[in-house]
Amino acid sequence: MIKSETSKTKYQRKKQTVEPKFGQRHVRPRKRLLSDNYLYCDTCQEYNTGLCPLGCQVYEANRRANHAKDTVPIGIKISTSNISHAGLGVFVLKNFPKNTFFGPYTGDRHRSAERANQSGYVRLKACAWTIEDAEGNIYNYIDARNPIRSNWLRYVNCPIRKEDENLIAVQFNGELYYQTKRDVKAGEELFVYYGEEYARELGIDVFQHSDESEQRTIYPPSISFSPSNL
Ligand SMILES: C[S@@+](CC[C@H](N)C(=O)[O-])C[C@H]1O[C@@H](n2cnc3c(N)ncnc32)[C@H](O)[C@@H]1O
Repeated sequence: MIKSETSKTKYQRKKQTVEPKFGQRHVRPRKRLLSDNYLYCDTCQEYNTGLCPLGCQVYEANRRANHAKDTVPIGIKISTSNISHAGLGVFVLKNFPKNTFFGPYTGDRHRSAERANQSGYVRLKACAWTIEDAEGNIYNYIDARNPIRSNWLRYVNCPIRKEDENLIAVQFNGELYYQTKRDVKAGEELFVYYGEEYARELGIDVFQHSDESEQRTIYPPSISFSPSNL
């Protein structure tokens, strides 16, 4: 899950230098902001310094618990994935509307790739996400290998079909959240795309991901899983 230099360069090129003022109305941009202090509401087409004040977005907090499996919010369970050989996955027991935010994704925070690598994350093929600064430099790796120091989001798998993708990863205020990109119906498994490199590693056909979701990921857009390049 740690981002490759190539993808970073690609997205750095796309960045925009304008930062919206609170409450300022924007057409959804194709380019990026230089800040992760804002969340975009695609209903109002507006940036806010938190959830949309008009109630278009919902937040489902992690439950406090001593093990990742027990941190699921009400209406969510961890069970064997629908994808064979993928291990555990996350299922919803009730409907969740589009624009529900889950998280933040927790784990051990490492400042360097070397340190993240030492943690054994790569060897175990578990998942970490990168957190970036405004220049697109990675300043943290969130390593969810240890289930005592991480939470249920570590069990979300990567979709094998585009239509199954129902979450996107969004960085906000230095934390990572999973946001529903559409209404999710009771019984569905949750899936977030890990990024091209990791998807290839898992042997998943890389589908055309995300014009839409990248635009809805405020900044940085290109957080991706890539355990192999640490
Ligand atoms: C973030 S963890 C997801 C939780 C994991 N399924 C578990 O039981 O702990 C990522 C790992 O799940 C598995 N996985 C996720 N998506 C997969 C997929 N589409 N196909 C096969 N394995 C997958 C891989 O082993 C991957 O390294």
